[in-house]
Amino acid sequence: MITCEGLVKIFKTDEIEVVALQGLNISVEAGEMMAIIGNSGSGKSTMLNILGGLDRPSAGQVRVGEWDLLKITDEQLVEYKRKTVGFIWQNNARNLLPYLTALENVEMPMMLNGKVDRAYAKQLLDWVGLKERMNNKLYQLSGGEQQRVAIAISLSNRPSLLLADEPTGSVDTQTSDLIMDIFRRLNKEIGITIVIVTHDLSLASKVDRVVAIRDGLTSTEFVKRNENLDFDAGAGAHLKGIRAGHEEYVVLDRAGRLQIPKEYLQALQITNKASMEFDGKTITIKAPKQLGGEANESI
Ligand SMILES: Nc1ncnc2c1ncn2[C@@H]1O[C@H](COP(=O)(O)OP(=O)(O)OP(=O)(O)O)[C@@H](O)[C@H]1O
Repeated sequence: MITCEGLVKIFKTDEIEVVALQGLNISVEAGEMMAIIGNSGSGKSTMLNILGGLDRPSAGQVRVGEWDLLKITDEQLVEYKRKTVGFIWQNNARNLLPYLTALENVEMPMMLNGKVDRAYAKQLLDWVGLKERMNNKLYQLSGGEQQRVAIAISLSNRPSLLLADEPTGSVDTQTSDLIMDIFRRLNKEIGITIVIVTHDLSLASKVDRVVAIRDGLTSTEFVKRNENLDFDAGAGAHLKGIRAGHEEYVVLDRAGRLQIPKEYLQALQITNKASMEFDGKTITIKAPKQLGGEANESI
């Protein structure tokens, strides 16, 4: 469904150039529900905005289904956004219309596209658990309920890909769980591909695969080991939480390049060079041999 190869995004302002994505590689299968994690500034939102057609890539390859997002024309981009992707942000509620009902809010994008399907709008509100509240005005709903209306809206044009940027960022844990359960249900029932960007590691247990981004590059991938395993990484928990339930892999690009975590490099005082050995089974990366002495620590 999604293939990014060597994806680069450079933001240029008068004084500075920021390389937000430095050649990112990522692929997502159709029907997958996965998360992208990374620290603030690692390039998560930039990537999602490119996939959502809200921003243009600078270089590299990025394909979503039949679309090549590097070559797509402005007109095609409008069609892509309308037909292929649904987008959810952290604070969607502010884009909703408070004096319309939940149902009218879901029907609004359908109306803009020239075809209102009331039965489907109702079905969507049922899927997000708001069947009983569909005739309430938006302002009569709680923040979490409004976020669920936003999920229904994002699906109103039957997209095949749902992109969610910190969808649980401003709700409590219970609502966060509910939203993740809704995503899972939608993923199973309508087969929609879901990509969630988050820095909340506790969401990792709810998805099939987690890809970690570091400094605009894909660094590590975690694939769920056991479908039924659930854990709560909790506030402040580190990758240890994900490791408990997922198999961890380092990601290589086509040319065989990999990103070594900064902390490993620092621990061995490796800066711009390392020595690498292969004994037929294991690849060992070591600090470069010092003149007159031998480094004996390895990664
Ligand atoms: N429009 C822009 N102009 C200039 N620089 C930008 C722009 N958008 C993002 N950046 C820069 O690109 C880098 C990646 O930003 P991005 O928002 O993708 O990170 P993120 O991982 O989503 O972070 P957060 O979790 O804080 O949202 C950052 O250094 C950011 O300052």
